[in-house]
Order: sequence, then C-alpha cells, then structure tokens
Amino acid sequence: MTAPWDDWNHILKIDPDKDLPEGTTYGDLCATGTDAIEVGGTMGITEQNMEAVVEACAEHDVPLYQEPSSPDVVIDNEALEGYLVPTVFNAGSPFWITGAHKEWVRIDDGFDWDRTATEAYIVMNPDADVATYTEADCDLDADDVAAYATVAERMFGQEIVYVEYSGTFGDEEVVAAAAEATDESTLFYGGGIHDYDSAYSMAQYADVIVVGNLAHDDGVEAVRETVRAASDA
Ligand SMILES: CC(C)=CCC/C(C)=C/CC/C(C)=C/CC/C(C)=C/COP(=O)(O)OP(=O)(O)O
Ligand SMILES: O=P(O)(O)OC[C@@H](O)CO
Ligand SMILES: [Mg+2]
Repeated sequence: MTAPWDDWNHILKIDPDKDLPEGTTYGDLCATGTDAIEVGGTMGITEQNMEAVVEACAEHDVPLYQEPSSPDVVIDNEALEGYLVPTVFNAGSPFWITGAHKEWVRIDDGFDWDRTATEAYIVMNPDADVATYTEADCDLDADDVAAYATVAERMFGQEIVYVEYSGTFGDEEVVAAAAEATDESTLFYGGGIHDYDSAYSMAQYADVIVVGNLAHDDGVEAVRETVRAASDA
C-alpha cells in the first residue's frame, strides 16, 4: 500500500502561533513547491489559530495536514487532507506515547481512520518546547536512535519515523543511523534547516525534510531554496 508521503521530499510546517514575515502571505508559502503543509506547533495552539491558518491555505493547491499537539485542538475542516498525529517514542510520560491518543479516541466518536496516521517522533533537542513539554529523554546516541527507529517500524508498524531537532540543526550521524535502520517507514527529519546546504545534507539521509521556523523568520525565497535542495538530493 502506498501513502502520499512515499512521494514527498519536503514539508513546510506552519506554526499557527507564529507570525509571517512582513509582506509574506500563506498563499506565497503554499506556492513554494513544497509537497505538503503541516499545520502545528507545541505552545499557544488553539482551535481558532489552527482554523485561521487552514482557511488561509485552503484555496491553494497543496495537500494540507493538521499536526495536533493535543486532542482539544483537532479541527474538522474539509480543506484538510488528513491528520498526522505525533506519538513521542522517547517521551518521559506515557501520556505523550499513547495517553493523549486514548483520550482523543474516548471523547471523539467520528473518527476518519483513512485520514489519520501517526508520526513516531524521536525528539532530540532538549531545548525545544516539544522536549520540555513531553519530558523527552534526548540523551541518545546514534545507536539509540537507530534502535528506536527499528522499534517504531518493526514492532509498532509506524509508517512515519520522525527525527526531530526542532529549533536546531541535528547530528548527521544520528539521522544517517535512523535512515540505515528504516526500510519500510518513511523517515522525516526536521530541525534547523535554514538554507540550500543544510537542506541538502539532511535530505541525503531522510526521505522527507521538514522546514518550520525558516518560513516565519526568513520567508518564501529561503523556503524555496530548501525545496530545491530536497529535490536535488
Ligand atoms: C492525540 C493527539 C490528538 C495529540 C497528541 C500529540 C502529541 C503526542 C503531542 C506531543 C508532541 C508535540 C507537541 C508535537 C507537536 C509538533 C511539534 C513537534 C512541534 C515542534 O515545534 P516546537 O517544539 O514548538 O519548536 P520550537 O521550540 O522550535 O518552536
Ligand atoms: O522549526 P525547525 O527548526 O525548522 O523544525 C522543523 C520541525 O521539525 C519542527 O517540528
Ligand atoms: Mg514551535
């Protein structure tokens, strides 16, 4: 069975809690050539700011996914292709591995399973909000990350393994080890991609690179360069 992300090289992640640079519109970001847009972030996420970004991207021709950080911000919007739901394999509390998911399933009776997939996160930057929030154990070497990736793929059947360095550029050796360890799963890498070269180097290992802060800090042209690097790699 094939999934849409099998064909992706690049995701643009838009944080609904962050502004865009002066003169940049959501439409401009949708037209960067990225393969998909994920709307999500850790802090300051509400149904309202989620809806606003999804509406602003809705009329543009790029697949849109919500990446909810908790069950209470999941929105039901026809413009969404689907939901990419994180589960944090190295979280300090089971709440972020299966607990929040259990709550979501308990309170929501209208599940659209065909549009819902999980992302098996391995959170690696201890200074990122997501690491604090999930009390992640980021003290992992390349072998640990490779082993988590194997567990995600082989034991938990995860379609997506996500090496997450949100806010900082990661260790290439770690990402290479995760790539080596995954066979069936699609490997996402995100964190600190800020230009052509940083995008190109991680795209050598990861199937899909995820670009976040750059859109909010530098805007469209910078994002375009990373799209170009992802397809060149
Ligand atoms: C069950 C449902 C619907 C939700 C639970 C989902 C889980 C487990 C969330 C925990 C992980 C999380 C908060 C993921 C959100 C996406 C993410 C990793 C954003 C990273 O961005 P930041 O950590 O905000 O980056 P900066 O610190 O660089 O802003
Ligand atoms: O914001 P950056 O550092 O690009 O990280 C991208 C993404 O992996 C965040 O979840
Ligand atoms: Mg964020």
